[in-house]
Amino acid sequence: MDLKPNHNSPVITDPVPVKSRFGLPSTLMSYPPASNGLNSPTSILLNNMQRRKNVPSKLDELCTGGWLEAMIACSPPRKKQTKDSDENIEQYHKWMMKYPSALTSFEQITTYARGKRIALFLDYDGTLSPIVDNPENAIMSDEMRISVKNVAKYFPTAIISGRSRDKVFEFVKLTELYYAGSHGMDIMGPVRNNDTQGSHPNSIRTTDSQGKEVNLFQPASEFLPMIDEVFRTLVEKTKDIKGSSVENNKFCVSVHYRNVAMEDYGRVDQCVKEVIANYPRLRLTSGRKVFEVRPRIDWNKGKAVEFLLESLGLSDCNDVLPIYVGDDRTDEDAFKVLRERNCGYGILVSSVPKDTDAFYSLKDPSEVMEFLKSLVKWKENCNLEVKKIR
Ligand SMILES: O=P(O)(O)OC[C@H]1O[C@H](O[C@H]2O[C@H](CO)[C@@H](O)[C@H](O)[C@H]2O)[C@H](O)[C@@H](O)[C@@H]1O
Repeated sequence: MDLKPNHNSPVITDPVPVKSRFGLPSTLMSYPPASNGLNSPTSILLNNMQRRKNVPSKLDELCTGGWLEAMIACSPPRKKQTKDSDENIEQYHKWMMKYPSALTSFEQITTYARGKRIALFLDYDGTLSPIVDNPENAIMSDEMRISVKNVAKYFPTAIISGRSRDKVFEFVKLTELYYAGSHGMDIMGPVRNNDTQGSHPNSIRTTDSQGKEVNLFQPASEFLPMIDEVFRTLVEKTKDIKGSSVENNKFCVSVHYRNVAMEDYGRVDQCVKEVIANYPRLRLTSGRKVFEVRPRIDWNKGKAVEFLLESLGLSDCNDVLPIYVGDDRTDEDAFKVLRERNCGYGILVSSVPKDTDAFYSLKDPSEVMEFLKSLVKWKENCNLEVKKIR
């Protein structure tokens, strides 16, 4: 199901603030004042922000211009990695002091969550499934699926992915979740009785595969033909670069170089730049050994989190604790939104030090699974306590 391109779409040019362009409720854009609580998201964040300045970020380099250099720097030769491993471990432990494990800080998190509803936002690749060479093989384990299913019984849960919404649903296969594909540019969320979003040009009410009424929000619908064209051009242009692959994520295109020899990185870089030069309405971002070509609109995973919180009736920070778990640069938009709202926790999945706006960290998808299981256990204990009191 797609929205028809809307040529009067308000989401094409960047300068106009999203609030006025979308006509979304003002709560979407308002940020509550900072709390004075010692363990509040803000106090932890302020500490983190002061400390994080020391952590160099290869990904930041990508954004400031040195694309090719950063591609190479992100791929150190194996020999060097081994030699540096003790040093790397030490650096990681130092970094962990700034971004503590969400597992060892679990009590702190749940103390803050008491009396609030947790809303869970989960990235897919590198968070629910381990990073693998072939994107088609990024399968989620059954144990992880059961963990996500269980957590969704207690907390509203959404998957927010760079993949197309259909693709990520194919991997996750859980109908009880909400899904936002294409970095949040394709959201299938709930319909609220009193909402006006269903009548927005970028949003329609429809039914999902189960026949349930849902709200489909596609702020970049008019870019579909352009994205298709760019996808085909990139496939053609990169066809001779061994190991490269191009993935159509519906409202964005991924150009993968994970399996490309380092000496060919420059060719990938050049192809992508040449193609995108013809499309001023598209922009380039980067992920884990991937370039992402996307519409130049003011929309990202952070906006998608706000949109979903609003749609779910969960935008009141006094009652709700959003938790976002992700591993990639595009997840930083969501971490940032939680920081700016002074509401909720970002959890970065990483086994190496990274510059981040998250509060906590988890090493890899297996720790993510452990965290989800802990949330379920905690909630069940809370429910038992409530029963005993009654
Ligand atoms: O937002 P996400 O769900 O994390 O999606 C981001 C990109 O993830 C996928 O690529 C990454 O994972 C692949 C499989 O492990 C890996 O081969 C690749 O190197 C990673 O960049 C996906 O294929 C992309 O389309 C997404 O944009």
